[in-house]
Amino acid sequence: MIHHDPKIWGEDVHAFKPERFLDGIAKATNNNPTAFMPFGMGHHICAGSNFAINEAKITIAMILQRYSLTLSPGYVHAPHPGLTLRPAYGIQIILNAL
Ligand code: HEM
Repeated sequence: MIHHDPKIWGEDVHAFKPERFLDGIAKATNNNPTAFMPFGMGHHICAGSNFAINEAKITIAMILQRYSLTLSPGYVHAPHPGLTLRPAYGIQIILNAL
């Protein structure tokens, strides 16, 4: 149920809407600190969370400096819940050099 509760995220809970976080995590979760924990919580919270977030930011920035991205027409939207939510058939992206 974590990250999938419509009472927290709204009826469009399963839609990919990164703009939910535009005004920060506290606002997106109605100030509910246990509603969003992609790196776990407590004593065993992910030891690599800061590294992972920085790595993701640097990687995304480097890609966006060089390419524009469009979703391939062949993409099939099929979120698959596991430990993390994953696209069942991958995400086919077309990269156009800027
Ligand atoms: C987006 C990337 C990542 C996500 C979403 C993620 C998520 C998680 C989650 C959910 C846990 C379990 C926390 C718990 O049991 O409450 C965990 C544990 C852990 N993660 Fe990550 N992780 C990521 C990247 C990394 C990286 C890059 C490293 C190391 C460089 C790392 C090292 C660890 C370690 C060592 C633990 C075990 C912590 C413990 O049991 O004390 N993780 N991670």
